Amino acid sequence: MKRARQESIPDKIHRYRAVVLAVTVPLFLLSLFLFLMPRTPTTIAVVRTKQRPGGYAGSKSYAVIFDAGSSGSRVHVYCFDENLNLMHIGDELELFEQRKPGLSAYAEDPQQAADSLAPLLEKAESVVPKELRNKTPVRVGATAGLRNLGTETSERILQAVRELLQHKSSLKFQPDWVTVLDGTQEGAFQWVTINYLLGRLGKSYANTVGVVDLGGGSVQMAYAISEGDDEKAPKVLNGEDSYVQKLFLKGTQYYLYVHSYLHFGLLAARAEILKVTDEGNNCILGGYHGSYKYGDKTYKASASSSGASFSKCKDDAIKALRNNEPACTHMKCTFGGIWNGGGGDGQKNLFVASFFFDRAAEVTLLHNVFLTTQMYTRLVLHKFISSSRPHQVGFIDRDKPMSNVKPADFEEAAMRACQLNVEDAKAAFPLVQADNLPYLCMDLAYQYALLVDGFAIDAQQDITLVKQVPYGDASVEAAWPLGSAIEVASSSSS
Ligand SMILES: O=c1[nH]cnc2c1ncn2[C@@H]1O[C@H](COP(=O)(O)OP(=O)(O)O)[C@@H](O)[C@H]1O
Ligand SMILES: [Ca+2]
Repeated sequence: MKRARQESIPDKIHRYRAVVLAVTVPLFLLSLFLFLMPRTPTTIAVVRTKQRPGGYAGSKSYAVIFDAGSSGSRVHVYCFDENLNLMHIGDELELFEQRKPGLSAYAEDPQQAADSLAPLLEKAESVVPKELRNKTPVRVGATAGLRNLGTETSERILQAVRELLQHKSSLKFQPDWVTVLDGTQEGAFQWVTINYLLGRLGKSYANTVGVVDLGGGSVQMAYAISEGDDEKAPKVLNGEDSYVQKLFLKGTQYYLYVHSYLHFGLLAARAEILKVTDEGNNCILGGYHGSYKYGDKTYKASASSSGASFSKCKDDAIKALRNNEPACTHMKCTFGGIWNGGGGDGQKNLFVASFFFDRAAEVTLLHNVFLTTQMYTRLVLHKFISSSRPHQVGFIDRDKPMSNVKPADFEEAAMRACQLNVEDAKAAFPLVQADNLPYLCMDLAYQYALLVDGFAIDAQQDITLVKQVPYGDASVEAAWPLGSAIEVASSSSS
């Protein structure tokens, strides 16, 4: 039997070049025209809005929320339609700006603290239409940084911020809108943000997702539980945050388990780990001898002569978590004597944010962009290159705002980072900031220990690392301020 000669693709293209040209040239011209056409953002339908009969008349409301975090200050501006769907601000669905350091870095100078927010305020105001500015509320929520400073110092800073908003802003403002958020509010807002963006609000608690938010100073866990489980919640003493919040959202009553662990954010936990170890720390990368400053304290941070060791560092992290003390007086605890909420369907899918995402992204590199041959060889040697994602080193998809991972990925990354001395780590991880490098083994080992030994999440369970959540035709930051804005917008529209 005679076989027809296989024609190669270039040959085919050559033979049919007239047809190819006839099809592609008009297509190219059409796309060029569409690309150059001016965009009119307000006409882009917000995907989740159901068009009402008679069409959408459209009234917009804006909210400006400052997140005064322990490691930086950020401002978010959102615009809602009357159904509480997000509308465009330019091409995006929010304005987001940030700067470092956070307010708590100016403990001695409240005025300077307030002034650090001025450029963010100016930017935020500029995107709110002039005629809506005096109807647009501005709120400031401070988190772990100010919680740590104590009431007197943090109150002085908040007062300076109130004066800034009173005198230098045209937005709607009340003094009690500038506060230190309690950890429970922060965790609940984060849960609302993620579930709102995923379109889960209004569904049964079992169809919502749980959230973990690892900040610099504190870490929050929040997930919805059943009404029956709410009744099992341990009673808390006066002055303590209760474990379960009742939230009524989109016609549904939720019982939200929330706990915020102060001192267990990533940067605070470094201090906790350094406190439980003596000379020669097991977590500091080889060759580094320095000190670590957190709050107003300085800790010795010096590598042991044999460098870091993942297994010893993990043990130190577990010690810092104080797994067994104070004693667990409830049915089941996470760590530090805190009730674990009982688990259940609302915790099946976990969206894990902030420093979990950041560190994972920093240890992930695209080969072709960053690696010299020498670095590539070194990384192959240390088995950094995974066969499941051959185009990159590390365990997330850097070009996506969300990635499915397992806690074990943090263990694997930690094991590799811990083997390196500071110099090698600098070459291997150009995305890690110089002042974070000595702590890379510690951070990754702590993140693993927190998930697996602290929260008792199976090392092989799928979890979602999240920076932003796709919503409509854009992505929105996975951070608590949206939850706060939703509360503001829904109370002003009712
Ligand atoms: O809008 C955001 N989108 C994504 N990540 C954020 C956002 N705001 C803060 N983060 C993350 O939170 C972490 C910093 O925590 P933060 O300074 O808020 O500490 P705190 O919550 O303990 O006060 C960083 O990993 C930072 O990337
Ligand atoms: Ca935060």
